[in-house]
Amino acid sequence: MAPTLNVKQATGNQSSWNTLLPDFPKGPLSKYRKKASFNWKEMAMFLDGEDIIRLKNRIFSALESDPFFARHPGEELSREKYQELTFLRCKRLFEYDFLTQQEIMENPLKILNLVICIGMYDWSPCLQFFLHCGVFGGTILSASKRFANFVKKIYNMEIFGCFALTELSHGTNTKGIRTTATFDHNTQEFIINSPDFEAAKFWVGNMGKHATHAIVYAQLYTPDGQCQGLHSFIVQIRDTKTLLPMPGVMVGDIGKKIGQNGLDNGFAMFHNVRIPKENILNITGDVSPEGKYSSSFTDVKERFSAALGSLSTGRILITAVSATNLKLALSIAIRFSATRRQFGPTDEEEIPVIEYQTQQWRLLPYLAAAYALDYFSKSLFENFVEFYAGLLTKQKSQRQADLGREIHALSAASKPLSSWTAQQAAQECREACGGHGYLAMNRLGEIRNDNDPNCTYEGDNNVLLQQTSNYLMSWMNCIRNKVPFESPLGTINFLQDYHHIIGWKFKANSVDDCMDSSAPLAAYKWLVCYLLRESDLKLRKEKQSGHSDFEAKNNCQVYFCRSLAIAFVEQTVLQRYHDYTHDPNIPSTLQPVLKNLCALYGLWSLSKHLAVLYQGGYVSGEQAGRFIQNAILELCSRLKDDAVALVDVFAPPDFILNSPIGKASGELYKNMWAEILQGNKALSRPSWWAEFCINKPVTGRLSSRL
Ligand SMILES: CCCCCCCCCCCCCCCC(=O)SCCNC(=O)CCNC(=O)[C@H](O)C(C)(C)COP(=O)(O)OP(=O)(O)OC[C@H]1O[C@@H](n2cnc3c(N)ncnc32)[C@H](O)[C@@H]1OP(=O)(O)O
Ligand SMILES: Cc1cc2nc3c(=O)[nH]c(=O)nc-3n(C[C@H](O)[C@H](O)[C@H](O)COP(=O)(O)OP(=O)(O)OC[C@H]3O[C@@H](n4cnc5c(N)ncnc54)[C@H](O)[C@@H]3O)c2cc1C
Repeated sequence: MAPTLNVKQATGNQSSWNTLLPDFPKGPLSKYRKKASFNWKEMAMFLDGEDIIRLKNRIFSALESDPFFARHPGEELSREKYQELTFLRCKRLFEYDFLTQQEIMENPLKILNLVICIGMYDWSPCLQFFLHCGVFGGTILSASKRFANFVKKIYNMEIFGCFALTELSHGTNTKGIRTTATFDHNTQEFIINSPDFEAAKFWVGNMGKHATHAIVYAQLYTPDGQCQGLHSFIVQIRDTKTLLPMPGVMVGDIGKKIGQNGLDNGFAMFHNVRIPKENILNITGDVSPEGKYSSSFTDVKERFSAALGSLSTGRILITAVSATNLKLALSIAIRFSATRRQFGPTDEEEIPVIEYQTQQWRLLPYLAAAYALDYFSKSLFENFVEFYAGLLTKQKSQRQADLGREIHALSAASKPLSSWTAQQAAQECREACGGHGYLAMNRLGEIRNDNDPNCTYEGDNNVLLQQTSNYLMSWMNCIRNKVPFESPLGTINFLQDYHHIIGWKFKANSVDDCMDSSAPLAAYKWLVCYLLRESDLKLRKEKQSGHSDFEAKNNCQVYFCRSLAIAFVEQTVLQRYHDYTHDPNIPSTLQPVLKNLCALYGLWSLSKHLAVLYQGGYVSGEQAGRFIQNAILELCSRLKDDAVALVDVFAPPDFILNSPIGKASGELYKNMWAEILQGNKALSRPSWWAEFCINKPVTGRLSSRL
């Protein structure tokens, strides 16, 4: 499948690059910048294009000159203050209104870049804003024209929204949601109820303190007592003038989290809350004034899929959000590693820690992953735009349905891949910066903790992977019976060659043979076919041995279906990035480094599956594994001198990155020292000084006298 993002030519010339992308200050990083094999400005212009760079500059400079977004080094905000500040910042985002509808229509990638830019500053205001405009607003927008009035109120902040699916006792298992919406045809209203506190809506972003309206998922009951399944409803939870709860609603904040504490996550219980009939989001079904249920989906399963369709948007966005965290963490760790010196070949000369093979091997594969996942998330977003356009125009074609299934399968695995990669990278980057990585001011802890829920929300990673493996396994009948098949995005088309691919063997005879991404790509195609075969065999065996479908599926996850979903998505990411980096239109000045990144990403990801590659007989002998390992090390060493320039391409301005050890000047110690001394209490005597100086303990006073 050809990449969906077109290879763009770098626009403008050296002087326009300089206007849009000013030089970095001279300093300790200059040495590595000079060593780079390519011009970082050309790369940035090539990857993003002039229009997106202008947008990024506009957003970054607006935030930097706005007092509401000022950084206050050394200041420790209480959670309440942080929530207040987050809300004030969110309001400013309304005032900036960075993108017009027209701009978004012309280039939908701009909305993704807006999310990324604001998130790079701080995820709390970013998520608050987009949960309201994107998740709440987007779901309502795609439901039906009858919500036009609501939509207006959303975008001028007359109301503030949240998305309430999860309950205290059910999250991933959406079929287990227990909130009810019972239609009362006498009053033409739905009555919303939480059967008990375990069915309270829980974890809902924006609900804790300020949301006035919620999209509430509930089991719909018609007057005949029939449960029609999961549907969503707009429910007012607070008064828009007082922010006090509406009658029958108990709403509150769930408390401090591990990260994202500017965001108020909340709970809500409903006691006979009446909402107008029109407030059902009639995406999958509706109720007539007499209380008769109707749906354009005759199949209950299809109706359920459609009811949860909007979750794919979040999963795609989270793929990009996580790739952004990867970039932030790497910008800090690589700049640090190029300036931090420890040990050296002689006592006189200490070398930057990036010169160590271990440091390169720990960081550079993540750098390659950042480039590959960034590309993938944007291309998947573009696929989604096509799907969303179909949704808005109420397309009912087979292609639209197939596209929805494929995007669901891809996003259900790309979210896990990207969020886990970022999570592991954030920790590795933290350790790669030694003790300084642990200092909160350097931001790696915040990045790690704010990234963490990406592994859980919008569906737990491990459970979501099952959706992808289910999708892949669903093609097994066609494969067995050699019936031709294809998908709208073509991501499973290679499986038509399954019977041929399953016989492939690793062909490399030297390290050189592994240096292009085509080598890991071929291995991945075999791996997916092999894991598909093994998972299918295992499932059939489990069923033959008398296990129920539920048990059989459950017993096939570890080493089988779970690995299959991961291998498939890694293969897909690699395939797209391979096609992109090998496009003949890539400028010759940039292609070598991009190809190295692609090969490194492919080999490094593949190396985690080496045991299975041996187990299944794709590779054999000691040499094959060594070739792969040596190729990884060779690529790390080739990329080492490009690493600083590669993070310069995506690192946001210092103000946004907000990490003294990650600043573009590379003046590691000066920057840290300055910030430490700005801490408002760094040099002051503690308020409790007398506890030491005056109130001395009487040693042994509390020891047992028995
Ligand atoms: C533009 C600006 C935007 C702004 C963007 C903001 C920024 C981005 C940051 C976000 C910030 C997040 C803030 C947290 C917001 C929450 O966290 S909201 C709560 C999210 N909750 C979840 O995601 C719940 C996770 N669980 C589920 O989605 C589903 O129940 C499961 C696990 C996928 C399926 O469970 P199940 O009961 O086993 O159902 P299952 O039999 O597998 O499914 C039935 C059928 O439906 C299909 N299906 C299920 N889901 C789907 C779907 N989504 N699509 C299509 N088909 C589906 C299945 O594939 C299956 O089809 P077949 O295989 O039978 O053909
Ligand atoms: C910061 C944050 C913000 C959130 N915001 C929102 C929001 O705005 N709106 C909203 O509705 N929700 C929100 N959520 C809730 C979120 O969507 C859920 O937490 C998520 O879907 C996971 O569900 P759960 O917590 O019930 O986990 P559980 O399903 O209870 O999972 C617990 C463990 O069991 C495992 N497990 C569960 N089922 C299976 C299975 N079938 N096979 C194997 N293992 C299984 C999981 O892998 C996991 O490790 C938020 C959560 C967080 C952390």
